[in-house]
Amino acid sequence: MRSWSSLTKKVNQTSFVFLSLLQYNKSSFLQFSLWDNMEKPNSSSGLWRTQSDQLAQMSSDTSRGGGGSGSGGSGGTHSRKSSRQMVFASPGRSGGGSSNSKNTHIRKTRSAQMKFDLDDVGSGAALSRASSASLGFSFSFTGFTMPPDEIADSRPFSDDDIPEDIEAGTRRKFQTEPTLPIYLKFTEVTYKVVIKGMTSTVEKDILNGISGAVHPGEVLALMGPSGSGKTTLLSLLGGRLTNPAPGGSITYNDKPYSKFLKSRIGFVTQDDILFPHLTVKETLTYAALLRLPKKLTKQEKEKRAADVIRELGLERCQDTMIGGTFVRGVSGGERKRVCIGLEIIINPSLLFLDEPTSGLDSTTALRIVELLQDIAETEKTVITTIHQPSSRLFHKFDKLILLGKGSLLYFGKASEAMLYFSSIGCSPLIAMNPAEFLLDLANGNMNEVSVPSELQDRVGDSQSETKNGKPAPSVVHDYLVEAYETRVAEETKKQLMIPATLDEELKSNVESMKREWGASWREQYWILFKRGLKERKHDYFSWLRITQVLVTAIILGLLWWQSEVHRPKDLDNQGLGLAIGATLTDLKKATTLASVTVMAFMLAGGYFVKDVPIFIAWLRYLSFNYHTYRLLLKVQYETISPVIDGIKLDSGLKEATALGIMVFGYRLLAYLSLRRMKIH
Ligand SMILES: Nc1ncnc2c1ncn2[C@@H]1O[C@H](COP(=O)(O)OP(=O)(O)OP(=O)(O)O)[C@@H](O)[C@H]1O
Repeated sequence: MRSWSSLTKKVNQTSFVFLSLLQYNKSSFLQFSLWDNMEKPNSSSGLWRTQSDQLAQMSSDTSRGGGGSGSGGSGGTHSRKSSRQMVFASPGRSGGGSSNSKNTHIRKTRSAQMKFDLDDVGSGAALSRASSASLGFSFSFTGFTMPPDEIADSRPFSDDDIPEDIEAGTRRKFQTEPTLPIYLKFTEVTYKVVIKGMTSTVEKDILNGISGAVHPGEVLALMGPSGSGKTTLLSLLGGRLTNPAPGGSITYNDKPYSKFLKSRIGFVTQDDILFPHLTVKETLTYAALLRLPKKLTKQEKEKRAADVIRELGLERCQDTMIGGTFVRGVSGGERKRVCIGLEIIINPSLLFLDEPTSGLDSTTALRIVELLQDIAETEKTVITTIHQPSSRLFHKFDKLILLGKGSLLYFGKASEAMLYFSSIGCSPLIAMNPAEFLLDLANGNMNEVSVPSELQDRVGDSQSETKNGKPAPSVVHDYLVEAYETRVAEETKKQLMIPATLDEELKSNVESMKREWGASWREQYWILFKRGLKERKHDYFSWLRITQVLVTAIILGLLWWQSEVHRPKDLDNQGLGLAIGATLTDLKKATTLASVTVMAFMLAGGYFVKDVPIFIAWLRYLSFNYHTYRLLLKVQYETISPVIDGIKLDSGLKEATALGIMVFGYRLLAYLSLRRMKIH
């Protein structure tokens, strides 16, 4: 009997972990570390203008007086540009006015940026000039307002009525408070990874000397074939890829990346991470509550979420669930807009997007890019990767970087890319979408493309030639890289080396503004708890799940048979066992074995854990779970068990029943709380 008792005791301990796997899972808690990047409002102001802008201005004055945006041929883009002015203003002031000294709002017309002299295309000089002139949480947000007449004018859009919106020009205006304008410059950026094989170690070049720059108010597109390095470059510019360290230089207002910048960067990843059972409004509201500065009231934060919904034209679907694999939800375009909303809600200075249009039809994709334009117009610097844009969409970008096998094939105005490639002898032989043409080139595909004599000369043997007599892709790639290096790259680099004439305050704010935390630890826990309940209510309260829990509880209860659980010490042990089990469960659905291993590493001093905030959040969670389970077990043994003891049942069954009631009670309580809580 004794050995049976000790056996059941051991099994009990194992069952703690197993039981906890079944009943407690709050992986959302993990996100503490993701939401902790608030920063104080910036108090920057001032003058900001690059020398290269000045050079470009001179060039425009002395050449054909091509008047800013008028030089190019892409009407849509340029007319937008010419009308758009960049205003760098201090927070708390509207972007419209102008005044003197430090808080002066300096308007800089787009024409002050690079000018491109079409006559010089052939020489490459203009290209050089052109190329040369030209990415939690901090925010000086105090609320967003939209004049009533504008609200009336602007109809909400959905993926169904996009063309009408575009034709009617009823695009929303983003009326955000000014953020710190950030000029992003990168020169000679290289990135290598070491690939360790079974027998050898190989170094792989991912990026080879990429240079470029993007101003506030501009949208820079990163294009290139799959595997050309777009995401890598985007991650490097966004400060997300630091190991191994990249080569070259990446500066933000002429300052290197600092931790303070994290709060100024919005990063929309390729894979949407959204809670399927939350509505659009709930998703954005929780984000606002978690990420906006503490100084804002709950109402102000909710208003901000409502403003973002309106700005993104999501009113019609605001009460629709996001949806997922098994749940029908919002459309792809709306989903993408929600992702963008999650980032712009904090009013970032730099917005990075990884393929925001992938999987969308061309009209929806166009609407997304227009949205990016609108966002950029509020002095944000927008950088996006793009796969296969339509020609309409292509012309919406201000600047373009074309990558091929990690090398730079073009950097400059998107509208002038075709001119550049025709200047090096590569033109489409049939009417073609420029983006398609550029991607063909970057892939080394010369079908339907004129072959320059210099390239033709390199063709001779079967290695350098395709079956139809066109140059082989590798030969084309080398030619394009060389052409860019010899005709444009040097000048571009020289221009980029000229330090930008930025207001000192703008520079210093990039690396010194203190972070402001969005919500206190307790607030975060409460918000996440409510969000977790809301997201999981469908899961928690399904009859299948409740039956499953009750049956499992009865089976597990049998394992408690004759275990000495009434002693305080054993109660502590059970509480701790359940707590560790629940905490381990949250390791992103890792298997128990993997979880135990990771936990062991964590307990071994956090040495192997890179992200310390996650580690700390886990310890807090463990502590919370311990106290919760201890309380629940106490309730079970002190309140439920004595009642059941009066019933004539086998003791194992009693334990099981007690457990079942406890679990059911827990769920009922959660359900009632949900009904009572007004979660918006
Ligand atoms: N850590 C890494 N280790 C090994 N190879 C890597 C690593 N990171 C990137 N690469 C390789 O570098 C190349 C560029 O990757 P990247 O994801 O930047 O390309 P991409 O242009 O964004 O592609 P896609 O359009 O398909 O998303 C790919 O060949 C990829 O396999």
